[in-house]
Amino acid sequence: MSSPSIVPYLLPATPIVIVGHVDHGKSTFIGRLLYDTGSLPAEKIAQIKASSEKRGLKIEWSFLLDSLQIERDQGVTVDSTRIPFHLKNGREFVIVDAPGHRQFLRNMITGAADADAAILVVDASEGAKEQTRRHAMLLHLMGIRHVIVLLNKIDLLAFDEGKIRQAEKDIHSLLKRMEITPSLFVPVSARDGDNITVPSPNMAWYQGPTLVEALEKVPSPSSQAELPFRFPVQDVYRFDGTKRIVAGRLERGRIKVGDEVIIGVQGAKARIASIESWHTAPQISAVAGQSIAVVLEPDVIPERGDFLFPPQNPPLKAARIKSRLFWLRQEPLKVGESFLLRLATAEHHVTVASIDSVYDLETLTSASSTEVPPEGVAEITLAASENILFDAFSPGTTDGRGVLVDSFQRIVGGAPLIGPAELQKGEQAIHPASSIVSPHDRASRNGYKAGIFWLTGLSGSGKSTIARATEARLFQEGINTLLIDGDTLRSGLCSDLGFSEQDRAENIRRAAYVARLAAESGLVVIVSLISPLAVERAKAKQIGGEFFQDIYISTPLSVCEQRDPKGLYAQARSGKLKSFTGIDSPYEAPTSPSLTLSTDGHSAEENAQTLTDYIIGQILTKKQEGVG
Ligand SMILES: Nc1ncnc2c1ncn2[C@@H]1O[C@H](COP(=O)(O)OS(=O)(=O)O)[C@@H](OP(=O)(O)O)[C@H]1O
Ligand SMILES: Nc1ncnc2c1ncn2[C@@H]1O[C@H](COP(=O)(O)OP(=O)(O)O)[C@@H](O)[C@H]1O
Repeated sequence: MSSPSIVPYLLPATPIVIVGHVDHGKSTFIGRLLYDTGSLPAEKIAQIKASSEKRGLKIEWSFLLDSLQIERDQGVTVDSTRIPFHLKNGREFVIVDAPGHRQFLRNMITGAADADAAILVVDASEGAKEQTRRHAMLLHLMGIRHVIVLLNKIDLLAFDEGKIRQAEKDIHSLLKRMEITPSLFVPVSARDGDNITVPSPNMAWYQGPTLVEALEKVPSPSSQAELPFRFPVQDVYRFDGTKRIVAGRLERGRIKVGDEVIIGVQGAKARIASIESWHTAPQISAVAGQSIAVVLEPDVIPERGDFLFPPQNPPLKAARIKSRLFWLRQEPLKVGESFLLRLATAEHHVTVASIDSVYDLETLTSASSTEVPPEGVAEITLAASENILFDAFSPGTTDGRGVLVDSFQRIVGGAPLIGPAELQKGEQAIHPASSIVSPHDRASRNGYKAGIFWLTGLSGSGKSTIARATEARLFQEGINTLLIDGDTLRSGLCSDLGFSEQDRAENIRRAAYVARLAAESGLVVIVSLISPLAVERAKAKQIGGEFFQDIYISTPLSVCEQRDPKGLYAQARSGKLKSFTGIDSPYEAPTSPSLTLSTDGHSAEENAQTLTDYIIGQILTKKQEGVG
């Protein structure tokens, strides 16, 4: 009988990111490298030679990437952004090509690149350009530790030592500002092959490594097998009607039968009773990278998203987490927005508690800001309603590789987790728990999208009359609504407030938050508040976010005063009522509202019908656009 053996750990290929400013020779370099390392099939080489000749060119290596792209478009190759090659010594690499800024971010975020090494291609005759800086900064922010600078096109500098050394010095000082210390500089001519696999015959003065020798020095991916084990639970099955099987991929380390494990945040203890396999005999051990199924003893019940780890090496545990953010959404990110944080097999509800700093990829500086711009990079603090188990992000591993997902299941950003966030002095420990039911779920079931329709206008302009009549019509259409009226609000939630500028601002703020909560629970909210100042309405709009629309009830002051339904204008004119809007307190009409309703010359019924039609158009149009 053969004794059970320890499963060997096979080192994966080393992923290496290749970036560079447009026209600095990245594609030519990749083609040349694959050719010189013997990684191209003969027919591919013939194809490139033929298309080069056809255009009267010597040999144009950049055609290789074009042809891979075409094959990818046709579904022939799997992915032109991941190209395998190997060195003569057998060492394997995977090139992660990052054609543009957005693709670069996507590749890094979605885990296509679990790289810890990069080649930065710079045209030695041009020096660093805009994308050189941006890419270098992104490499730094991703934490990539091993950067080789490829000084390309040295033939254009006539292989001159002085000029090449100067180019190297310039790049060095640029990278130093980003705290990047390049591992090596290699001067090459990618087109002609100088210093790619063989030393250049044109520069006797150069004693440094060729590019291939530089690649040999790139550290192998850290051995995940030697780290404490991490086993995120993917699924739990019942087997034989009795045994419960916990399945998943062992992300790091080794486990063996008999090992003690801790399960999830609650910390229940168990032992590995067996390691099952579907097609082979049960194993006694498993190693990082394997998909396995284990039986626990006692039969505790973990859930998908739980995490198994050794008692002596637990992961970090925090409900507030500092994270770097690579933001992909086309709209800016603001504090208070909620997302799902996807982390291995787990999903946690998180809210952006603060935006701590935003990087400027042009000036290579960071500054505090209230929002993260589209495709920006920032440091943020995420707050969850429960503790999250995680390991701090480390490039080249799956540790801490968080991804933010919005309520429509779209990936909106990569969020490598840095560590627990300390509460700042004076900061409140708030961990908002957003609903599990998404706006999308509600819209699908209701058949319409929620919204906030904010009516602003002078006292007596007709806000309440129109709002009430509109609500009645929407109700008839089967639409659930909430009416928030100034007078009503002021008799309860806001009974502590008067009509000073400060009190009105507070009144509007409260109304906006109540409206937001109601809209988030799927209601169509009609707010009727004088809300006289543009600045306060802008704040309400920010609180209401995508739900918010402002509707101007336009009635001349003289008409309102003539109507004077509550006799308030008369009292204001006689001086009995102070700070009355339009008399001795300002009203700023909105300059570009979503809709204006003119009441002078239109009946209240007509206005209510116009508003009803508008609202229905908005909430149903949005549905047809793919919300519902
Ligand atoms: N000084 C003064 N100025 C304006 N309005 C006054 C004032 N005193 C009492 N009222 C009554 O309060 C209603 C307006 O409250 P709002 O909450 O809509 O006002 S605000 O948005 O906070 O400015 C307003 O209701 P509407 O007439 O429906 O607008 C009045 O009934
Ligand atoms: N087209 C109209 N739209 C709304 N109200 C109108 C219109 N024409 C006349 N009115 C009258 O104007 C008054 C408006 O009062 P109200 O709705 O309480 O205004 P607000 O809430 O803006 O203070 C009511 O008496 C209403 O009957």
